[in-house]
Amino acid sequence: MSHWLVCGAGHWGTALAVYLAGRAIPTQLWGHRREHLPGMGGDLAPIFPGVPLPASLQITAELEPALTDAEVWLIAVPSHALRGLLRRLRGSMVPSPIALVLASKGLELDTGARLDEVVAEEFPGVPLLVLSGPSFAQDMLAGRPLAMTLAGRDDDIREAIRQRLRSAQLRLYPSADVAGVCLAGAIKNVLAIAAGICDGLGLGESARAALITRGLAELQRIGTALGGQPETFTGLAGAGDLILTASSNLSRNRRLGVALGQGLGLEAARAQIGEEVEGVRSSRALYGLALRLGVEAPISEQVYRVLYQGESPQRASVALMQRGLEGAAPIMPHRDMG
Ligand SMILES: NC(=O)c1ccc[n+]([C@@H]2O[C@H](COP(=O)([O-])OP(=O)(O)OC[C@H]3O[C@@H](n4cnc5c(N)ncnc54)[C@H](O)[C@@H]3O)[C@@H](O)[C@H]2O)c1
Ligand SMILES: O=P(O)(O)OC[C@H](O)CO
Repeated sequence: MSHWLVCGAGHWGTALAVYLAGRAIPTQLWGHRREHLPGMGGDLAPIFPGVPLPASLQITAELEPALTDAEVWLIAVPSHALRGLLRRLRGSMVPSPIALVLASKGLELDTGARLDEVVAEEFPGVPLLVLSGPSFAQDMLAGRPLAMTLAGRDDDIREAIRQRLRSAQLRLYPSADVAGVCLAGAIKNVLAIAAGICDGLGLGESARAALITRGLAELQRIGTALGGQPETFTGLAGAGDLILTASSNLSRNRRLGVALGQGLGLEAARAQIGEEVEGVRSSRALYGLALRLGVEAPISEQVYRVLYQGESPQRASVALMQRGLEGAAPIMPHRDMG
């Protein structure tokens, strides 16, 4: 019998696999390190200790057997592991899936490529869908309501997968803007680090609201320059995910920023969180892209300087407050306003 294969047994992959299994979709979850796999002791420890392992969910560290009869691949590995995983999947010589659903967020560090571009390079012709939007693994696992975007260029395949995935818990809005949805998920992580720094410095809730609003303008500016549609950045995958990540302490990106604002160094802050913080790598790639395109990206630039150039969070905040207004474009300018 065919099944869905979830690749990446961290928090997100595990939550997605539990969700799929709960929807009566035959599901296997693959993780690359046997010793880190959830579900080996009857519950989902070490990822979600105390949460029972669903009887119908198979968890494995063996990729090749899990690929046999896998009709959909759902990818939830960290962005830095994506290309390597895709090459491994390609090398396995199994038939291509009906669809590859990308649930990771980030940019490829060395190339600055969007993750959909990485998939297209490694698997040209495989129908790609991107699942993104405000969604903590913990909320999905707890059965709380989520609304997300499912992007894909093939209407029929996107609708077929949307029907399989949607439920009373998960509302899925279709989009054709694959590039924009990928970019939004990557850029919002960098902006969430900025919001965390702002709170770590104790600058107050008014400052955080201003940062999120200007962050949204920056997200839209960079995102459209890189090929996304403006409306994507004000939707769930853009504004929705930015608001969640910049304001909730469940966000690893935001928590890293808080730790930096409170005076911790980057490596100490990363170690304190102990999970993937995608915005750290994406910040480097994003800064390079913004420079190359000549796009005004003041918040992303200050995050980059704090992470990689030893800039102090205090000085970064002063720099944002005192910069000129030349590049400060409004959000979604009305056509008549020019
Ligand atoms: N956690 C969430 O709520 C959430 C929600 C939406 C999207 N995401 C995205 O999902 C992706 C994964 O995040 P996460 O929360 O699961 O991170 P995590 O830190 O919980 O887990 C990362 C997992 O990736 C595995 N891994 C590392 N290198 C690997 C490799 N080379 N091959 C295979 N697996 C490898 C690790 O063993 C670990 O299990 C990120 O891009 C993140 O932005 C996370
Ligand atoms: O914990 P974060 O900061 O990686 O955010 C998780 C998700 O991307 C939220 O939608």
